[in-house]
Amino acid sequence: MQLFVDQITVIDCGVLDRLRGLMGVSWIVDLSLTGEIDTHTGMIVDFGPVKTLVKQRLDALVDHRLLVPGQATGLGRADTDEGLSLHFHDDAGYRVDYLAPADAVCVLPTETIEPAVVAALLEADLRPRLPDRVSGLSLTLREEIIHGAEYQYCHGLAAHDGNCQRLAHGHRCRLEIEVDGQPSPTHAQRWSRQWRQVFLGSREHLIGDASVTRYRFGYTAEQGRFELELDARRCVLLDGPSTVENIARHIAEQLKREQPDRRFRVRAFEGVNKGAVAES
Ligand SMILES: Nc1nc2c(c(=O)[nH]1)N=C([C@H](O)[C@H](O)COP(=O)(O)OP(=O)(O)OP(=O)(O)O)CN2
Repeated sequence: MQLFVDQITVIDCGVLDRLRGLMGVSWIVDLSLTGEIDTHTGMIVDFGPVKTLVKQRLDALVDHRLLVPGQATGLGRADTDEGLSLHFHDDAGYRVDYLAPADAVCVLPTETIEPAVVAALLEADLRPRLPDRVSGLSLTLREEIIHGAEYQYCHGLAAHDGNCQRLAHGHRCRLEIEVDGQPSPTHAQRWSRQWRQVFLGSREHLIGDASVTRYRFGYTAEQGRFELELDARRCVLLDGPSTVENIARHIAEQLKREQPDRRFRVRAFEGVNKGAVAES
């Protein structure tokens, strides 16, 4: 007999990817369990505690972390007094440098980070924690199907009191834009192309002598010191924290500057099924 829980949670994290460098992803997680029915309760296991356990472990192990391919040739890493220091060269020649508390990173013993590899890691962690009645467990990590425009980014919210303060976590999101009350896929697709895979940094977190070609962002948050340096062409600078409210507002204001006579409504998502609306 099988039990399933579709979309038990969403993993929002950063990934160091050979082809795309620093990448933000949102993976929807589906759970499937096998086991025998208990004749007394009529259940294999109660959904409630299983959902709590799975979400807790996924949050602890991978959610809002930067997932790092530990066997990638382009990777260098060192433990320092301030945390884990990473250097990553992707195949296009771009370099990312990241300093963060060890808990903000998850290094996997692989050359690339694939959803199936992450699922296998999580399954191995969860199996011994489940009641004996459960004989099998499987997780599927999948991307949301987005028919229209989407954008993908990494960021960190220094003032967030949870794991969103981690500077290199990310999301993959829908984007909807209306112009004068009508959906405009053309406008949305333009932003989608511009923000295919970007780092959204707050101007106030730029540190050091930022050259024109590389930006370095840094702050000390509740969990420790975070610093990220990457190619300026892969960054967008925002005024204020890179919350989804400010992202929607940034897009709406930029559109208004370009076409002052038109009315815009921007519906920006942060990961799956949540976001903000800004009008200009
Ligand atoms: N009003 C806002 N609240 C939060 C924002 C935001 O932009 N505006 N952003 C964040 C973080 O960036 C975070 O990455 C959001 O991820 P989320 O999965 O929602 O956070 P949780 O893990 O706490 O939620 P779960 O339901 O447990 O997945 C936070 N808040």
